[in-house]
Amino acid sequence: MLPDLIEIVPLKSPQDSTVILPGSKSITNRALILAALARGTVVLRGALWSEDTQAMVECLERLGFAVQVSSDPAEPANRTLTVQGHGGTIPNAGTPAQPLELFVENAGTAARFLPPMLCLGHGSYRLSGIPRMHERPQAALVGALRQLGYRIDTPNDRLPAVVHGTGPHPGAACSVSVEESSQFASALLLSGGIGGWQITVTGGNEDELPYVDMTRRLVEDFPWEGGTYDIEADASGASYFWGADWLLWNFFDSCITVVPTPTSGMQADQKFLDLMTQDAWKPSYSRRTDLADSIMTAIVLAPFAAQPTQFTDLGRLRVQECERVVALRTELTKCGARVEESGDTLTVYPGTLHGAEIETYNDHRVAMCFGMLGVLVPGMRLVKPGCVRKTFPNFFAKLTELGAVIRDADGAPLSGDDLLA
Ligand SMILES: O=C(O)C1=C[C@@H](OP(=O)(O)O)[C@@H](O)[C@H](O)C1
Ligand SMILES: C=C(OP(=O)(O)O)C(=O)O
Repeated sequence: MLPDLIEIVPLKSPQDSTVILPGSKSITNRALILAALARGTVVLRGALWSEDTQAMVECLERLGFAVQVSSDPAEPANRTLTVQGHGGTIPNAGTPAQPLELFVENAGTAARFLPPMLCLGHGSYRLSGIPRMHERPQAALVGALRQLGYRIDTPNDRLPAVVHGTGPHPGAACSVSVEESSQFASALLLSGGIGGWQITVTGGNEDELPYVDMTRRLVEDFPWEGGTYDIEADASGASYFWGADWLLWNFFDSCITVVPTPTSGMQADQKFLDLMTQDAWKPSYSRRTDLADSIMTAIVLAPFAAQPTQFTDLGRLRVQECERVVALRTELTKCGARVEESGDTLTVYPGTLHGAEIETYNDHRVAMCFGMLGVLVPGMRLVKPGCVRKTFPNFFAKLTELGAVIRDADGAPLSGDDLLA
């Protein structure tokens, strides 16, 4: 287990290395919902095994779906998951007086993808998560499910919420806004085929909805009658190693190879790799149209760019694992960067960084962004780095494979299980 404070000691000399990526969180949690709804047994290969996906598996098990978990020899943070689909029915349910309890931790995908699926059941289900998940938006999803004719009890349109399932409502229609999160639309689309729902997505142009396109593609390609589905490696997780390669290459001429390379085009963060090729850095990136979660990786790399960089449309980042815009500005500034916040835009200026004690705000991506900088910037210390368990439990073990050393508060180097979240 990772201790509550670690320091990353940068690489001393150039070293070529290969990093194996775990599976995509977004694809794994979509595939788990679809597998449960499928009409046969579905084997998910290369599925991510992290807090977010374990939360989803535990919810499915409580709902009565059998999920067999076996190790994946290719990657310790992956599993092969064999799910017994029930053809659109939900085996277990509670009553209005005693709903079946489901706990989603801080997994946005579980908190959003499960409610429409629970509407397909017959009975009552209470969804809750950690306190931050109870602050994160759910209103547009709750509103859409009510339009479809389902009863959802929540005093403030957030979690905890009780969903009362009454089975498919063929022909029912709803419109859902993706303003606060695109996961609302994905959630409805995953269960909408079985529910018989007509779904209209509002609040985003076609080129602004890569995660909704991902959902549509999975629904289309999924083995609904049973079979095998391979989960692609995580492009958002890859960004930290593509970024480390860019940082180190500028100084050392060393090379990090990241495998397997996500190439399906399903993950918007696949595009992050293009930024990392020589002279490709642009003066401006939008969270809506350019990058997804990897925009955070780009923000912390921006002090190393040749010119100031603007990061726009960051509004949604304020309601995710933490208030990410403020977190990134605060922690980057601590490291000596010049960062300006104006509306939902951050402007980051070129400059030299130094190490600092970084708050991670229980946000895996804050921990991974500054962990990545630690391969080059001396003195980078991270408070509570274990939050990487949300999507990348062996992230720091992989960082040591690049040649970085991770030390505890007493300066002792960590190895083996001590590097795992
Ligand atoms: O659909 C998904 O799998 C995701 C959608 C994005 O969230 P928003 O749509 O809330 O921006 C992203 O940040 C999250 O990590 C995963
Ligand atoms: C926003 C994220 O997660 P989620 O919304 O799935 O909890 C993320 O992984 O950066």
